[in-house]
Amino acid sequence: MVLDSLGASLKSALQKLANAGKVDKEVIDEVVKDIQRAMIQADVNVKLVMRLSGRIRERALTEAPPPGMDSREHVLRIVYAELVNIIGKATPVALEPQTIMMVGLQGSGKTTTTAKLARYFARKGLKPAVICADTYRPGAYDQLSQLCAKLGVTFYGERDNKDAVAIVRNGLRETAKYDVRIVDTAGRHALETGLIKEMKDIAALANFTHRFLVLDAAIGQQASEQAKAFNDAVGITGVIITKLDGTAKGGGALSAVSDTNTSIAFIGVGETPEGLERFDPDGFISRLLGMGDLKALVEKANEVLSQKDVNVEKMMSGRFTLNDMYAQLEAINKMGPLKQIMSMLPLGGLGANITDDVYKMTQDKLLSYRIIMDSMTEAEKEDPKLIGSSRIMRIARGSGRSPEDVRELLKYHKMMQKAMKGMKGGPGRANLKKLMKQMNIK
Ligand SMILES: Nc1nc2c(ncn2[C@@H]2O[C@H](COP(=O)(O)OP(=O)(O)OP(=O)(O)O)[C@@H](O)[C@H]2O)c(=O)[nH]1
Repeated sequence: MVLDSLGASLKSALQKLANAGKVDKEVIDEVVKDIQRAMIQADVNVKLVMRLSGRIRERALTEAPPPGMDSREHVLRIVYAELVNIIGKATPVALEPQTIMMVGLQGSGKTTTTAKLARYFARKGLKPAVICADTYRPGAYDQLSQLCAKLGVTFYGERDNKDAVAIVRNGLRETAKYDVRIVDTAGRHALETGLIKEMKDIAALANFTHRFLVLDAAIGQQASEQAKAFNDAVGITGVIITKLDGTAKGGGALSAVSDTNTSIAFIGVGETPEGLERFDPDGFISRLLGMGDLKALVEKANEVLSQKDVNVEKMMSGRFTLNDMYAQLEAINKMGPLKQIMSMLPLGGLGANITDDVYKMTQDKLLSYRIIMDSMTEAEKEDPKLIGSSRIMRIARGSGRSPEDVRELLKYHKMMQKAMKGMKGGPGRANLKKLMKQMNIK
């Protein structure tokens, strides 16, 4: 993933700075060269790399550190500030009624992102509706209507109508009462004139607050050309870069944003509906440099914790009951894959060695666990060690599940408990404490 590999090479460049006996011209030149290499490997446009590294070098050599800051910190801050500067400010997205048009190439992740975006606004308390104007790709209608159904988002589409412009006109009328209306247009190759005309006609139907271009992070150097074509056709107000979790080459898309003078509104960091984040240049670069994006994590955690009482302190104390496990699984389920959350933590993470399997938990499994737990006594849930084979048989009978299902739940609990113990006293405990404080977890 771009954050991993670009981040790792940038970190190793900065490590040189940290290890150097003194920060002189030679060290700065070496660090700047490493940064250039790292960015070019991540597919960042060469011109952009040169501009960036030129600025870093010049400032590092000519500006004196402010009082109280040593020259190492000073150079690190310059690198940080220039990286933030080059990706620019995030596209402002107001939390108020608006219309949004989504455009992008086929397979860029447009349809998935449309649903994610609807979820984003719904979570912020606005009422979203989605309009499917993709009459081009067979299956687009079903894909989007199913995604919306899963999220409980209103969907408008006309399965057998091939006239995308008419569908959007009808759709906007039918959804007039909704706060945020998002139109998903057909994916296209930038040079297909028919589809470009359709996109322009749709754009002319309403005064869209946003016309978001969805760009696949893996697209590489062609990104700029495509972004320009879309910008010329409908005037892009912001870019959403998808699949940043799955590529080492996000630099092409980042360069396109800089080349077309637009900005990034959101980033896609996973396939699930939760895998969308508001773009935050500071947070993004902090994460890249291994400083951890606490802001994104805190925002995400707050969303979940406001609904669910997860007692982290109790869990960390080693008292990890079945009830705790259930509450935690439900919360994690809401937060999205744990891996994604871990990647937001400061360098070093929590010091826990948690495999993906431990957290791969489906809604069905949760329900099944709930049913099994309903047949346990409170004492058993608080202290699962009490549950021997005869109790397993009783619980299985009571819940209508097999004894294997009950054993699986108990095994799972043991695994989780072990993972929790791994966290306890690990190198990241102080980090976690700090995090909990920030997140208001008592
Ligand atoms: N890993 C990852 N996958 C993503 C992300 N966003 C979208 N995808 C996946 O990318 C694939 C293509 O996404 P779609 O939404 O179907 O693509 P599309 O751009 O709507 O396609 P057209 O309708 O043909 O234009 C799907 O398998 C998505 O699950 C992301 O942020 N991360």
